[in-house]
Amino acid sequence: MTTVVDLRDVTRDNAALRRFLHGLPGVDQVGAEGRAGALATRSIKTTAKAWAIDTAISMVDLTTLEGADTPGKVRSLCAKAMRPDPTDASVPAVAAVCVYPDLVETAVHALRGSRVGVASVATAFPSGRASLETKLHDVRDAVAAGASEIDMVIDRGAFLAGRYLQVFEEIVATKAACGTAHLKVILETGELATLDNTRRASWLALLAGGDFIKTSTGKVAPAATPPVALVMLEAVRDYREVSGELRGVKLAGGIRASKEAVRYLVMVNEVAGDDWLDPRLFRFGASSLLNDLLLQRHKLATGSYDGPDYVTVD
Ligand SMILES: O=C[C@H](O)COP(=O)(O)O
Repeated sequence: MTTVVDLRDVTRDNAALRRFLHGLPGVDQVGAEGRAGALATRSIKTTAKAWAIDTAISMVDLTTLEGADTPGKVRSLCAKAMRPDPTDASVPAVAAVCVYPDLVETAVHALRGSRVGVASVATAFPSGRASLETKLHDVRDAVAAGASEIDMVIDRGAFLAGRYLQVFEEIVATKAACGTAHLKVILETGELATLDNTRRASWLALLAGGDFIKTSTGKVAPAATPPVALVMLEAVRDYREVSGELRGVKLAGGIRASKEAVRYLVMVNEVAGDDWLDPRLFRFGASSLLNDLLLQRHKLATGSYDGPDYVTVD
């Protein structure tokens, strides 16, 4: 996509925004699935695999988003985030821990002195069904407790009804409420029905100032899928082309195996480019992926799997 557009102009009202979003090139569903499938068959050398596993570890937002979460569970998650393998100091720390707003303070305290960020879901996660005031209050609470990253959800009802300006303005307001915290905008692609909508929602979130676009809450299936990842990576690549700005992508929900993570890194490199092979621009939101990355890392180093208690079970 090479068209140069005045990005301020396209957000002046709902009609202009609609014209812009519906004027984006349509996604060829079969083509996207084919390209994603072809990228998944790439093989990589053992040395590249070792690098990819460590890079993937450094990109994990280690997540717990359960009603039953406790401060104790979050503290042990934070210990694991800083030192994923207590027996091996060469394993990198993860990028961030991701929790509900009421557990941000616990995480901030547990991670003090480390470089691991604290991400908080907010804006009436996961449904986003609340007034804007309630959503912004949620964000301000999390930021006041010390969150360095906010993972908001878009109003999918408004988006699907074509009220794009409303979604845009909510993201703008949320970004303002974040202050210096980074904003990840969850599109919940499993509810957007088509890849065309994923492309439109990606652009909408980027135009509104989201630092990252994120696939899913992890509460809706399907969550992150290769075709969705492809479309979102194309969006940040193309957005850079027209704006000169680098924005990130976070794939979240259902990513559990190292093999999947490594395939996604190949896709990141091929589609967006190697600037995105960096935790500042690419993340995996996952509750159990880290365990498999540790298992595969150990296998690669020793040639064998350890016993079942090699990785901790959360
Ligand atoms: O944002 C992260 C997701 O909620 C985690 O989903 P997961 O439990 O399927 O890994």
